[in-house]
Amino acid sequence: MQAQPGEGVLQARKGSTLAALLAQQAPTERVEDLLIVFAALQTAVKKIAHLLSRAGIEDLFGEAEAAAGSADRDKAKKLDIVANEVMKIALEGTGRVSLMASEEDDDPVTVQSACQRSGNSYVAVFDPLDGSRNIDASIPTGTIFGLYNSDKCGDPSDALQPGNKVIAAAFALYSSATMLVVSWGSGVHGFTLDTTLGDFVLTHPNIKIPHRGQIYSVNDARYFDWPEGLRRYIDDIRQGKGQNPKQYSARYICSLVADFHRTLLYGGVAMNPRSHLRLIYEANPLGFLAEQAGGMASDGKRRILDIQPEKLHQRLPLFLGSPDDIMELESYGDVQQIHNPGYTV
Ligand SMILES: O=P(O)(O)OC[C@H]1O[C@](O)(COP(=O)(O)O)[C@@H](O)[C@@H]1O
Repeated sequence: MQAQPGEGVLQARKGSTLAALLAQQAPTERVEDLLIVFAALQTAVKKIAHLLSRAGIEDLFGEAEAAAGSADRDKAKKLDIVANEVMKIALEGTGRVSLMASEEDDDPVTVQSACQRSGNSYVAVFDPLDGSRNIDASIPTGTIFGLYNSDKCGDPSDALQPGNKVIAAAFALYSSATMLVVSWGSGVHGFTLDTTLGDFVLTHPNIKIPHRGQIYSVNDARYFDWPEGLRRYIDDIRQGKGQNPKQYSARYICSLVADFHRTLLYGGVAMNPRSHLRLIYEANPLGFLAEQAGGMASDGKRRILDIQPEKLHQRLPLFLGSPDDIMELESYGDVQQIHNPGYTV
């Protein structure tokens, strides 16, 4: 019988370090590699958390000087650029990551040195700073990270793997506490940065999303641009006329990581129905984590992890959450917002 996510995690004791849990749970053939990659990720997250906490003091708020943006990418903030460098320096230094695909780079970056050594190499995909429009108001932001085996060491097409090939994923949440929520295929575990120790300690072992929640998370100023099915769904759950006879509450931080983290813990559904969020480095890592926690990730019609990416910065509608809520939402049929005028706020 195949192991289920979260099985074999009896040793996941609160207070453990990330390295200790990873060493117990990760597949033997890649435990050493994962230890090195996750050590680098932890260092990068600590640096980004530190930079965020000093952004107002160090003049790191606002847009980057040459913030060009493109049809595929939004205009970058100063901290988007800095966080991207922090991530790339950390991952390059592992010697294990041969390809890095980031929201902040037009193309994937090849690391030749990782291809020259013998042994496994990996593709890292990441959004270094998600929710960056919130930075200047000190509202929670996050980092999203996914890891794949590399089949074609350093070849940019290696970044176009479907989410069902993810071998590990994580997000960092920069909020009242800095958290790192991870999965290497043995369930989902949440670590909190203990600033007195400078280390991430296990505070949320084996996170399971509730089967159903009572919270929906969406930018509902867009209500009049939504399709009929999505309007009906939201109208129903607001009034307690959905499958759950309770009235739902709304929460929307407008930081995908923060909205997803709350949904993991409390249940319900976090969504962006327009084609805005990115498949490769946002939807796939979070979709992997959602499923590892017993939840679902959908574009409104299909399982996110089964979508074959066609280009690096591909966007899509995204619905993440409790299985009963996502299945109910999908049953309304017409939930993807096709009309997307490109909102400036
Ligand atoms: O404008 P919308 O449709 O509410 O989208 C907001 C979403 O965009 C994001 O800010 C992602 O965009 P960035 O990756 O460019 O920061 C999410 O964090 C948030 O959930």
